[in-house]
Amino acid sequence: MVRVAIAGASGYTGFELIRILSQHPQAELNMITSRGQAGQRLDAFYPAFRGHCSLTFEYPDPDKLASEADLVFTALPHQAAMDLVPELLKRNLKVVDLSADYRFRDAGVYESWYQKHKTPELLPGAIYGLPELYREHIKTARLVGNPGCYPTSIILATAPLLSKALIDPGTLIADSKSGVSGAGRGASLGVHFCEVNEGFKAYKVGEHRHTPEIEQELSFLAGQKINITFTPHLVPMTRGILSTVYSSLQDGVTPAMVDEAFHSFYANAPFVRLCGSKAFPDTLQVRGSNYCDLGWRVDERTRRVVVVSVIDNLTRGASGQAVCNMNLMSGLPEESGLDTAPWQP
Ligand SMILES: NC(=O)C1=CN([C@@H]2O[C@H](COP(=O)(O)OP(=O)(O)OC[C@H]3O[C@@H](n4cnc5c(N)ncnc54)[C@H](OP(=O)(O)O)[C@@H]3O)[C@@H](O)[C@H]2O)C=CC1
Ligand SMILES: CC(=O)N[C@@H](CCC(=O)OP(=O)(O)O)C(=O)O
Repeated sequence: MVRVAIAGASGYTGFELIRILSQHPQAELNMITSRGQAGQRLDAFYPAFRGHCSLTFEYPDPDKLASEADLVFTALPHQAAMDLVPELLKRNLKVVDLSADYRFRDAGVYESWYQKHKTPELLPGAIYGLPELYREHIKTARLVGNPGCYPTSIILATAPLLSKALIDPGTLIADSKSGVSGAGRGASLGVHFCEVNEGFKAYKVGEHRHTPEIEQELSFLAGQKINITFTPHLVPMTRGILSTVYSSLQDGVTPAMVDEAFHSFYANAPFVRLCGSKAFPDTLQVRGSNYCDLGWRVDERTRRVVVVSVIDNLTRGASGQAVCNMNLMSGLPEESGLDTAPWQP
């Protein structure tokens, strides 16, 4: 059994971690933290857990976390994570951090989009937690920077095309739509029911902080610096992300070559399901699961390939992927605790 704890368990990704871990056959969830809810029983705060988890929220004390767990999920906002993560590593704990604080190889890039990094010396040892790209590195990692939700959907849609050099990397455009839970549980005007219901809007156009994260990984795959046009949208649904990714094909690339690239790249990826070149996935078909479903089409008229990628932002885009990383870091099967069918409808 892997002994685990969650710091920041009262938020949405914390809830999703508890949901998955309380049914995981090889994980023992021993401690959950929240500053605001310390002393409160989980099943009083989230009645959904009645009969499933009898833990009480505690204050995020690193010594207590070290006595209760071998691995800690930090489901905290950016900046708060980099205060706690170094304390956990000093106490010999493994960490899967759900914030952006340990996703970047270059502290300068992080600092130009977020804020000053307090522990840049930890970045070279942190592994970007996308199993389809870094499975072997994750297995020996002590610190994993769990990917952002939009980057997960976009990188998985693009990786086969870039790794086989089938597209012109300068032509990438990603148009993404997210459910409102992507903004977390903290109330703000932008996610107020009346501001979101029955509407559909683009936001942070040309300036979303997931842009450099996507570019970091796509540049690594392509072996050259890539810039992408990324436009996020907010849609009035609770969970899910759908990304449509466009790029121009290199001369001579055929639809069969595109099909082959997807099938060979994901031949051993249990959480990527290929819908093929004529079927396009829906966010409902991955809801509550760790799957990323992909559909694509070559448009011969424009010589572009269009890829549609869907994930559940709270599961594959955050907590499911984090548990997958825990499995790999702990020598467990990648699918352990995650091999459940989605919830559709
Ligand atoms: N929502 C999503 O779809 C995704 C979220 N993420 C990332 O995961 C992390 C958690 O997100 P989410 O669960 O949505 O966020 P929430 O706002 O829903 O929850 C945040 C949690 O962190 C705790 N917290 C807040 N501020 C601090 C602080 N300064 N120090 C310590 N604890 C703090 C909160 O409890 P308390 O204040 O009581 O301590 C709460 O438990 C974030 O970094 C987010 O960017 C990544 C991918 C997708
Ligand atoms: C709908 C919505 O607001 N989504 C969030 C997604 C960010 C997120 O949760 O990811 P990080 O961990 O990288 O911050 C946003 O656009 O900021």
